[in-house]
Amino acid sequence: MSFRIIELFNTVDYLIIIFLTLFLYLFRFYYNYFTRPNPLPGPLPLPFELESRYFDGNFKNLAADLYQKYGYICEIRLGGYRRIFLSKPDYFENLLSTSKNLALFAKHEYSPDTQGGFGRGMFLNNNYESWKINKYFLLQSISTPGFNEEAIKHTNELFEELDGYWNLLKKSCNDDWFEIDFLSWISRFMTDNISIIATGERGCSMASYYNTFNSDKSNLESSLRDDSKLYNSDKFTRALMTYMRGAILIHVIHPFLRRYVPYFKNKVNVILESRDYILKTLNNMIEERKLDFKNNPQKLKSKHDLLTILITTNNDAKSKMSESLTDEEIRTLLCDNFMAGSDTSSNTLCYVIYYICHNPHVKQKMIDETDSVFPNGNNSSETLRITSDHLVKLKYCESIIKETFRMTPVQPVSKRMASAECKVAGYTWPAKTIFQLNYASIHMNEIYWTNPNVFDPDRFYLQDDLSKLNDDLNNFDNENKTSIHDKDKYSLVIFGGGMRICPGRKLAMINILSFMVLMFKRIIWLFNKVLYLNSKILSRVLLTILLSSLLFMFIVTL
Ligand code: HEM
Repeated sequence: MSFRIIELFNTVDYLIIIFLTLFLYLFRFYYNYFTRPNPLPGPLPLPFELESRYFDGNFKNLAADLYQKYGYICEIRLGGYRRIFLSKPDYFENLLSTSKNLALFAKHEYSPDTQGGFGRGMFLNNNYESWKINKYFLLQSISTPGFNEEAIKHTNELFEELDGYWNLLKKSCNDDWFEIDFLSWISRFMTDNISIIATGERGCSMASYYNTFNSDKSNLESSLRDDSKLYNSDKFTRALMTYMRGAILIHVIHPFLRRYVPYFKNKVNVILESRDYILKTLNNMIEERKLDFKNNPQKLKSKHDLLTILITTNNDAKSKMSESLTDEEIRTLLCDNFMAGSDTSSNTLCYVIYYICHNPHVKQKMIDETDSVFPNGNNSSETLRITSDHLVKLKYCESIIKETFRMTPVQPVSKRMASAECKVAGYTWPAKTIFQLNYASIHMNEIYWTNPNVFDPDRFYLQDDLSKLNDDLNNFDNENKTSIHDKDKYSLVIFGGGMRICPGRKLAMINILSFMVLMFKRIIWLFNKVLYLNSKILSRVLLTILLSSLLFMFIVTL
C-alpha cells in the first residue's frame, strides 16, 4: 500500500513538496517575527537557528555590542528563544525585586525530565514550592555562626597546606624564578574548601596537584585518594566538573542524536557516568551520616559541615512533623554548593589579585589596613590566623573585592524566563520570553559610575554608610538592599537579586577575603615577581573566559 502511494509522485512532485514545506516554514517563522508582541530593535533573526552567526563566542561582548548598537532594551533570537536584553537598572525592578513574582521565578528553559535529579535543589529548580523548602534548609544551615566560624577555620588550615606546598616547590627550584599557575592552584584550593565545608570530608585536590610537580610526594593524596574509601575527593570533583561543564549538552542535543549517533552518544555517556558517580558517592555519604546520626547523635553536634547540619535540621523537622527534605534534595543541595561555589570564588580571587598587583597605591592601602588589623602579623614565618572579628574590620579589602566585582563580574549577564504573562520594563510579555540582564555594561556605564574604567575601591570605602549598603559580609539576610550610591539600586549586581539571590554570598565573601589577606600577609616573596605572575593570571583567566564562551557558542550553534 505504502509503495503505491510513493509511486503516485514523481521527482518534480517531491521537489514541490520540499519547496512548499520550506516556504511554509519560512512564512510561519517570519510571520511570527513580524507579528511578535512588543517588537524591539535587534538583528533580523535567521531560520534554522542560523542566527547564532551574530554570536562571536563571548556572551559579555554580545551584550555590550547589543547595548552599543540598539540601546537599553533590544532583542535577539538565540538558541531558538527570543531574548530580551536589558541594560538599564530600572528595567530590573520586577526581575530582581524581593516581592514574590512567580511568573519570573524560573531561570532556565530546561524541562524537568531533562534535569535528572539535579533539578531538585536550588540552582536548576524551576518549581517554586520545592525550591522554597530547599532554600529554607540551606539558609538554616549556612547562616549559623558555627558554620561561618568553621568556614574561616578551614580557610586558615587549607592556606597553611597551600603555603607548605608552595614553600616546598620554591625550595626545590634552583634559580629564584618560581613559576606558579595561580588559577590552577586557587581552583584546587576552593575545591578542597567547598569539599570540607559541604561534606565535612577532607579533600585532596591540592595534594594531588602538588604531586604532579614534585617527586617528594604529599602523603595526603595517597591517604585520601584511596578508591576503596567512601569519598575520593579528587575523583569526585573531577566528575562534578565533567558533569557541570557537559550537562548543558545533554539538554541541547536532540534525544535521537544522543541515543543513536556514536559521536554524541559517547560524549553523553562520559557525562552520564560522571553523574552516576556523583550520585553514588553522595548517596553513600548521606546514608553513612544518617547512620551516624542514629547511632551517635551527640557526635554530630560538634560538626558544622553542610551535610551534617542539613541532616540534623531535617530530622528535627521530621520529628515536628513539619516540611522536610528528601535524600534527593539533600544530595542536590550539596551539588549546588560544589557547582556554584568553587569556580566563582576562584575566578574572583584571580581578578582581585590581578587588580591589586596592577594598582600599587591600592596594594599599599590594603597593606596598611591589614597591618593595622594584624599588628603582629608581619613576619611571614609566623602563623597568622584569621577570625570573624578580623574580617569585619577589613573594610578596604572588602571594597577591593566589590570594585573587582564591579569591573569584572563573575556573572556579567544573568537570565530569567517568564513562565506566565508578566510585566517587565513597562511592557507586557508572553510566557517563555527570556530576559537577559546585562549587569556588566551597567557596571561600566558613566551615568551610574564616575570614571568607570578606573579601578577605585575608594568609591565603596569612602561611603559613610557603607556598613548598611550591599554589605554581604554583615547583613547576610538583608535582601532588601538599598542603593550603593544615589543613582540606582541595581547599578551594582554582584550576587543576583530578588528571590533567587545567591545564598552563598556571605560564604563567598568570607573565603575570598580570608584568602586575599592570608596571601598578602604571608606570601610576600611571591609578589616580588608580581609582573610575571600578573601576566600568567590574566592569560589563564582570559583562557577560562574564552573556553566557556566557546562552549556556549558550540551549544548555541547546535
Ligand atoms: C564569588 C562567589 C560567588 C558569586 C559571584 C556568586 C554569584 C551568584 C549569582 C550571580 C547567582 C544567580 C543569582 C540570580 O540569578 O539572581 C548565584 C546563585 C547561586 N549561588 Fe552563588 N555565587 C558565589 C558563590 C557561591 C557559593 C560559595 C555558594 C555556596 C553556598 C553559592 C551558591 C549559590 C546557589 C545555591 C545559587 C542558586 C540560587 C537559586 O537559584 O535560587 N554561590 N550565585
